[in-house]
Amino acid sequence: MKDIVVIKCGGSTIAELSTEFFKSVVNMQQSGKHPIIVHGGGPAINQLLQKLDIKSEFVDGLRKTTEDVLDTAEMVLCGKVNKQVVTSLYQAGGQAVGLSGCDGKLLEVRPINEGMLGYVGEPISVNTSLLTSLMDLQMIPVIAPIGMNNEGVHYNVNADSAAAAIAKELEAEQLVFVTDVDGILKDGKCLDKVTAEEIEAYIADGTIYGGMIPKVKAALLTLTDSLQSVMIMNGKSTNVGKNGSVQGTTIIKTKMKQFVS
Ligand SMILES: Nc1ncnc2c1ncn2[C@@H]1O[C@H](COP(=O)(O)OP(=O)(O)O)[C@@H](O)[C@H]1O
Ligand SMILES: CC(=O)N[C@@H](CCC(=O)OP(=O)(O)O)C(=O)O
Repeated sequence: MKDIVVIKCGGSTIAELSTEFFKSVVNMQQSGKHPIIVHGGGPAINQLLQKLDIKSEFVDGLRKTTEDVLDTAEMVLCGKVNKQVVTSLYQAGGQAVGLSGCDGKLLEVRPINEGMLGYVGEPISVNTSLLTSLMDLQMIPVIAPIGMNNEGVHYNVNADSAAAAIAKELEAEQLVFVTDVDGILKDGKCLDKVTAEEIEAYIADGTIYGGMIPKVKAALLTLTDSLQSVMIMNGKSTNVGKNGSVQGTTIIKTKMKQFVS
């Protein structure tokens, strides 16, 4: 849908997001757009896992999730981080509703590879009417990336893939990944634009690794006719959603051909 802007706030930056950042989301809504926030919380999950002495490891940016890890992730994402984001939007003058992917069957998921990753799910459907109803009420949906299968089993979902699925199903106008780096870096420089082909090469040669992998993979899955580019930007920037003035990396399907008349 035109005017929907899905903003994924990474756990890497969420504790440092400024009041101005949240005000820019509220201003975006007041100017007639419909922002939706999907948040992560990897570092906060790590902290509690450490306190509880529960081990976890990552495979290509995805956390192997045992039952204990799932319980911890759900407590942190749905209990703590989600309500912090709702509160920050309230303090910035907005009205927000916090949900996880289990509420109203917002995110139906299936396991990616139960043997290798345990309770890690990938989205297969999104309850878009729940989100549009909230937006019609001028509420900003704030979504924690825990999903459920059709039998009610909960799964840990990478927040980048949750944001991408939501943007795709809603045919959003923009998808923005807010993280702790300026964009995709190569040899220390932030790339202005990258194509799908370049991304494949950068993953293969190790330029893109770790937590950037789920982000770029999610971005590529989302690129459609309605959503022609995906932005990766730094949470230190305070002007999310203002086209043209935001610094970061734009991911596009393929480089525009130059036509000569
Ligand atoms: N080419 C790259 N450019 C920038 N960051 C990269 C790149 N490859 C890997 N990364 C890593 O990806 C991280 C961002 O992903 P992640 O830590 O999962 O953040 P978030 O919590 O915001 O999703 C960066 O901090 C950086 O360490
Ligand atoms: C399956 C999986 O990896 N889930 C993530 C969910 C949180 C997340 O994605 O947080 P970031 O945005 O900070 O990366 C995790 O457990 O860390």
